[in-house]
Amino acid sequence: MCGIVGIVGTSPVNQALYDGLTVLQHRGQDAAGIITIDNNTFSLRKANGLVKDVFHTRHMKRLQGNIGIGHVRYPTAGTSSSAEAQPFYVNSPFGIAMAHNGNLTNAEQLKEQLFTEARRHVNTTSDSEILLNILAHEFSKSDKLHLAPEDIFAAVSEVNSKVVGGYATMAMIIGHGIVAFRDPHGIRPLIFGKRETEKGTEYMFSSESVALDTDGFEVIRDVAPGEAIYVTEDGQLYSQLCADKSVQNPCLFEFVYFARPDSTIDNMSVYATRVNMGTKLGEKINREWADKDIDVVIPIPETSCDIALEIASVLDLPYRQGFVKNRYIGRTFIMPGQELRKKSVRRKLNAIDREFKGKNVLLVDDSIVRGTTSAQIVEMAREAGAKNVYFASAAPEVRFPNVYGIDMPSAAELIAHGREVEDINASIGADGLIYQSLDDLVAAVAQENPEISRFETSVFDGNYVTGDINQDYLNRIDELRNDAAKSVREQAMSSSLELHNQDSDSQDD
Ligand SMILES: O=P(O)(O)OC[C@H]1O[C@H](OP(=O)(O)OP(=O)(O)O)[C@H](O)[C@@H]1O
Ligand SMILES: NC(=O)CC[C@H](N)C(=O)O
Ligand SMILES: [Mg+2]
Repeated sequence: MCGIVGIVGTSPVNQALYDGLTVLQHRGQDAAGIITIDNNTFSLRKANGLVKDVFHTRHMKRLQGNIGIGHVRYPTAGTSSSAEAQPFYVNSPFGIAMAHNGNLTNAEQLKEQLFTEARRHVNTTSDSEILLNILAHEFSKSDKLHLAPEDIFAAVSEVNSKVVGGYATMAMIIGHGIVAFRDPHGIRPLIFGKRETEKGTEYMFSSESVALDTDGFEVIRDVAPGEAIYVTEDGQLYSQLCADKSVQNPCLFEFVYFARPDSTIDNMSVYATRVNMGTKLGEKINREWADKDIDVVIPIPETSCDIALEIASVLDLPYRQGFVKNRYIGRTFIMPGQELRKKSVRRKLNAIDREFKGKNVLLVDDSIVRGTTSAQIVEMAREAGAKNVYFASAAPEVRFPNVYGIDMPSAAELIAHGREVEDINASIGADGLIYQSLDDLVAAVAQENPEISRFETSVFDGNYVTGDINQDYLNRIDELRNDAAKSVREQAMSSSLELHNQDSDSQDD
């Protein structure tokens, strides 16, 4: 689930892009990049690592210009090689750079078409490089030296008619500006805002509103599904719906886990949806677990804290932060590879014994995906002296792969795949396990925006909103991207040279 930002400003944008990326870091910890335009020339810095490690003062000084885009990456296609860090760039037509959050489901066909129809070569295994080339090919169909807003929108419409999957993206075009667009189902989030300056209005796009807040931009609204917003280099804003059919099916998992609680997505406060999740789950616990003598509610930091606090209030029980989170360890779920994820849980969380000793504890998490966290946490609670360890998950059983930008390609790696609650409970070693129902989860989120009639819920129910996913497809991505296949590919990649700024680090350092 990557994070993207873009600014068309009236003064240098490097610092604001950097600050925006730091508050989107929770969406991608593997790589970061910023590209700006100054004097009709791109300046790019991208590398593997966290924002604070990728950009040093010398890089920031070189990222000059009043317009730029940035990206933090959590890979869902290709590899985690720094050659696949974003933004991507093509030199024709005009010079275009792109930052993309999401995942295309017809990337293979598009890559083939790019070669046969446009003689375009895609050098990496990233779907985002394909998306950029599809857009570039559409732009190149016009023989104009400068594209008008209607030409830009016509190209985005063509892209939307060819590309399938989840994408919230922005393209920055030399001599033009930034065009931001969102897939016709609005699966991935994208919002924009403005800031008034003495020299005129500045515009900013972001995956989440938190980056607009941090940079002092006032939210205008979310980009609508299938809509494109084009802001020219001199700050003129144009918008148009670029899809024949568009519906709003935002990803439910953004609210459960991905987004920050202080963001709003499609007019829904993420925090409010999490509190609602706590209310619903608390009520279910009251209904179904009257026999369990719970002493205390303990969250599994960090994402579940708001949910657990509300559960404690519904159950009228004390809420205690029994686990301390090491603030220097990132999110474990979006780390690459199961070994690293597993090791990181204990590095990240440590129990305070006195909150557990002799007590019946209710541990609350937002979700159980591979079961990496829950199995170890139950063990830690027991080691800390808990009498009985009960476990509640604010999301229902995660049973199906995700194909729209969450790296869960393999059903077999999901702890709930093909299993019922009792069985899952046994494998995490708890004395009782309760899941939120899907209806309750949907209601908890929809309560904040009743206009949304359907969410993207595939990881829970196997229904994929784009309608192009069948078992053959799922088998293929499983084969390509399961943990074992990924580690073989990563090793192969590490022995090959990259095309972009290979070794630039060692020269600069
Ligand atoms: O069942 P699993 O495969 O372990 O995945 C689910 C866990 O991973 C996430 O936490 P993470 O550490 O990524 O981030 P957080 O600090 O925001 O909770 C999520 O909040 C769950 O705790
Ligand atoms: N998480 C994402 O949005 C990933 C974007 C893109 N598919 C990549 O792998 O780089
Ligand atoms: Mg967590």
